[in-house]
Amino acid sequence: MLNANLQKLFTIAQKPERLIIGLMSGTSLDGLDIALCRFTGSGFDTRFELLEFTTVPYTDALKQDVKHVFAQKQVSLEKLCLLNASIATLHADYILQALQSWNYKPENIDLIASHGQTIYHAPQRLHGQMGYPNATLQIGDGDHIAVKTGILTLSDFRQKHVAAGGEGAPLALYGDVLLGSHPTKNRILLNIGGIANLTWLPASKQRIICTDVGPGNTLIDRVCQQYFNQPYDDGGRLASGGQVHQPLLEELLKDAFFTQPAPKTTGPELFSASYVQQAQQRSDALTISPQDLLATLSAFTAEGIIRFIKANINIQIDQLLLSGGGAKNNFIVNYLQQAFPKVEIADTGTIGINADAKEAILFALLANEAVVGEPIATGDNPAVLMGKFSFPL
Ligand SMILES: Nc1ncnc2c1ncn2[C@@H]1O[C@H](COP(=O)(O)OP(=O)(O)OP(=O)(O)O)[C@@H](O)[C@H]1O
Ligand SMILES: CC(=O)N[C@H]1[C@@H]2OC[C@@H](O2)[C@@H](O)[C@@H]1O[C@H](C)C(=O)O
Repeated sequence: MLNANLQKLFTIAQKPERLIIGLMSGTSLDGLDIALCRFTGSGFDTRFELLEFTTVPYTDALKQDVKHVFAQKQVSLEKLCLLNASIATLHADYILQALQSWNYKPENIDLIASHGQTIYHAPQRLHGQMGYPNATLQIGDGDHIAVKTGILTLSDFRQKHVAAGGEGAPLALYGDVLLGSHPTKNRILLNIGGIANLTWLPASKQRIICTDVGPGNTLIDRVCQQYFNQPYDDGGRLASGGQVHQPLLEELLKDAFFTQPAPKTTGPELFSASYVQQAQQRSDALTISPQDLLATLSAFTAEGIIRFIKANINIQIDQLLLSGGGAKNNFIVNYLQQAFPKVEIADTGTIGINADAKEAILFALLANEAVVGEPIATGDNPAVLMGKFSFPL
C-alpha cells in the first residue's frame, strides 16, 4: 500500500505527458527564470514544448540581500539561514503569480524543478583545502516551495553530481546531449550567463565535453553598474566604443583555470572584482578608462571561450549555438565570429530551444529524467539522476 505522496508520484510517472516548471536563478543575480514545459518520453526519446516563459527580475533590495552571502568567504550564518527560507517562499510566490497570469491552476502542474540560488561554488581545484571534497551550495529550500505551491518539487540537483564524483556543474550536459545532439553536425552549445559554459556535441558522440570555460557577464555587469549606471551592457554597445587593452587581456587570461583540463567549473569566487584589479596592477592598467575596461573584460569573456575551443576541439565545428543573456552582447558575438569565420553562429532558438529559457528548461528536463528516466553515462561525468523530492503534504 503506497501512501498518498508516493501514489501521486507513481501516477505522475505513468502519465503520457507531464507539465513541469523549470526554475533557474543564476550567477548574474538578475532574477528568476520560470519555464513551463510539457514533456513526453525520456532519455533520447524526450520531447518538450515550452508553453510559457518569464523572467521575474530580482528587486534591488533582494540583490543587495543576496550579495551579503553570494560568493563570500565569510557571511552571517543568521542571514544565510533566513535567506534559505525566504528565497524559497519568494520563488513560490513568483511561480503562483506566473501561473495565474498564464491561466494555469497549480493542481494541473505535475512537478517543479527548482535550481535554487547558487551562493557558493567550491570545487576542490578552487578551494584547495586538503581533506575537503568538491562542494557547492544552492539555497531556497524545496519543502517551502512544495508546501506553498502545493506542487511536488524537485530541488538541490547539484549535490548528487558532487556526491558521485563531479563538481556539481555544469549540469547542462544531460539536457544538451538529449536535446541538442545532431546526427551529422558537430555542434557547440555555448551558454553565456554569469559564467560561460559549453557543451561540445560532435555528431559521432565520441568525446563529448561539457565544462565551464571562464567568466560570462558578471565582470561586465559590475563595471556597467559601477561606472555607467546600467545593469548590463545592452547589446555590447558600451564595449564596442572602447579599446581592448591587450596587456591587461593577457594578464586576465593567465589564471591556472584556463589551462586545467575539462571538465572544470568556476564561479564569481574566482572571477571577482579583486581578480580584475590584480590583473590591472600587473599590467599597469589601473587608470584605463571605464569604456576600455569594459571592452577588455568583454574580450576576456570571448577569449576564454575561443582559447578553450581552439585548445580542445580539433575537428571541424559546424555550429556554435548560443544561449544566456550574453548571446545578446554583439561585441562578444562578433568577436567569436571573427575567431571562427567558417562556423555558423546562431542562438539555440534555431534548434527549438528558447535561448533565454534554456537553463530553466534543462532543469525541468532533469526533473522529468528523475521521475521517468535512467542515468545517462556521457563523457567524464557521473551517470546519476538528480534532484531531491519535496512533497506538499
Ligand atoms: N540585451 C542584452 N545585451 C547584453 N547583455 C545582456 C542583455 N540581456 C542580458 N544580458 C546579460 O545577461 C545576463 C543574464 O544572463 P543569464 O540570465 O543567462 O544569466 P544567469 O542565468 O544568471 O547566469 P548563469 O548561467 O551563469 O547561472 C545579464 O546579467 C546581462 O549581463
Ligand atoms: C554552481 C553553479 O551554479 N554553476 C552554474 C554557473 O552558471 C553557468 C555555469 O556556472 C554552470 O556551470 C552552472 O549553471 C548551469 C545551469 C549548469 O549547471 O549547466
